[in-house]
Amino acid sequence: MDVAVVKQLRRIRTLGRGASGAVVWLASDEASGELLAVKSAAAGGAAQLEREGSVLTGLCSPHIIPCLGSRAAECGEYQLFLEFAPGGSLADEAARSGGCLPEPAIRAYAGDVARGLEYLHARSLVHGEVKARNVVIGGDGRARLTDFGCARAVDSLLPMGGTPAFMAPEVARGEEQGPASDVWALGCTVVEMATGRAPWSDMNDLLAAVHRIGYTAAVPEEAAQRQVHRSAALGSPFVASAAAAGDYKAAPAKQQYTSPKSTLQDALWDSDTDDEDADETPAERIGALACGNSALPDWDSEDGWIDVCHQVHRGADSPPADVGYDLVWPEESDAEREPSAVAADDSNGIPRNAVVTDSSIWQYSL
Ligand SMILES: Nc1ncnc2c1ncn2[C@@H]1O[C@H](COP(=O)(O)OP(=O)(O)OP(=O)(O)O)[C@@H](O)[C@H]1O
Repeated sequence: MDVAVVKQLRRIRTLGRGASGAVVWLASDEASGELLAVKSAAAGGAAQLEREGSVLTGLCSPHIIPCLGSRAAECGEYQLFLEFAPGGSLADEAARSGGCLPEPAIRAYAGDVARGLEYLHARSLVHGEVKARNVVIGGDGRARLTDFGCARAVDSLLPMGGTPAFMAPEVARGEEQGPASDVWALGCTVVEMATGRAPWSDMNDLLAAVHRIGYTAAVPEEAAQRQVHRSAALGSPFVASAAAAGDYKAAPAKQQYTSPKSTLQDALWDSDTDDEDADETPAERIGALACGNSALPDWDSEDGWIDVCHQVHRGADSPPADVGYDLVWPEESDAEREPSAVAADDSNGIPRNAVVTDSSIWQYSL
């Protein structure tokens, strides 16, 4: 019987890390050299990541990061396998450009995000956390939406969430989170690209900022100047010109690791976890809106440099099954992670035609 190892992935290093505990790794396929991003959550965040994967799996747009598969590991950990975006996030790109991006680049990236949102909204989905850190630049130089941890159906009864500084007024007030809220956040992202800072970063009290968003007519100054109109992103003068002009084409990013950097201000979020002593204050309710995964990653961590063994053994017979996209994660040298196979159509774990050994996965040809 033919036996074939489908893919052996080698973990290279950390690309990003969220407050929820999710970590995004760069990994390479040993055989082809193909690079992948692996978003991984421990047991506590596994359900949220699985939900994120189920949203992403149904999407297909050049402006949304493709999900290539997923797997649930024995220890309760969950992993999403994503197309690697070698340009990193828009926040990384702004940092590389000295803190902010030139206007042609902002127009082009905003146009890409607007098209991604248009695609989502046409499917009655809301991203829920548009910001520079959640938009990555693909190998073709175009921007793609990522991080669907706060994504929701338009009519969802799930709690609203997102990153406070990017919240639209109706989200800050806890009223609704719809397509217009994403467009507001796109405007905030334009501010971020233009200034290198999140909107409202002049305010050092998070809850005061969210109260200002929700209960005053204030708008981020740059967004107003750039006329990013929340009710019609692609129709707005600023973004429409990006869509039509073609005045900027980002250089295709090389298929290589790009060191992530932060230009955002951690201090803005310091009060996010502060306890409020009053039971039913607006501030408390506003504070509860923040998604658990909305804080900034720890870019300074030394984690992620892990050598991976790729010892393999031949397996025994196993019944065949229909399996789509399969990946194999070999056992790591630190023995922290169990090896297993990944199938896009079997998010619960090992494909039925796979054989697990102590150190690898073998899979029968179908
Ligand atoms: N496909 C990818 N290719 C390259 N880098 C990526 C990819 N996906 C994510 N990253 C990097 O990892 C970072 C974190 O990813 P993501 O936002 O999905 O994680 P998260 O845990 O939900 O973080 P948070 O919610 O705090 O933004 C991104 O800002 C980006 O720098």
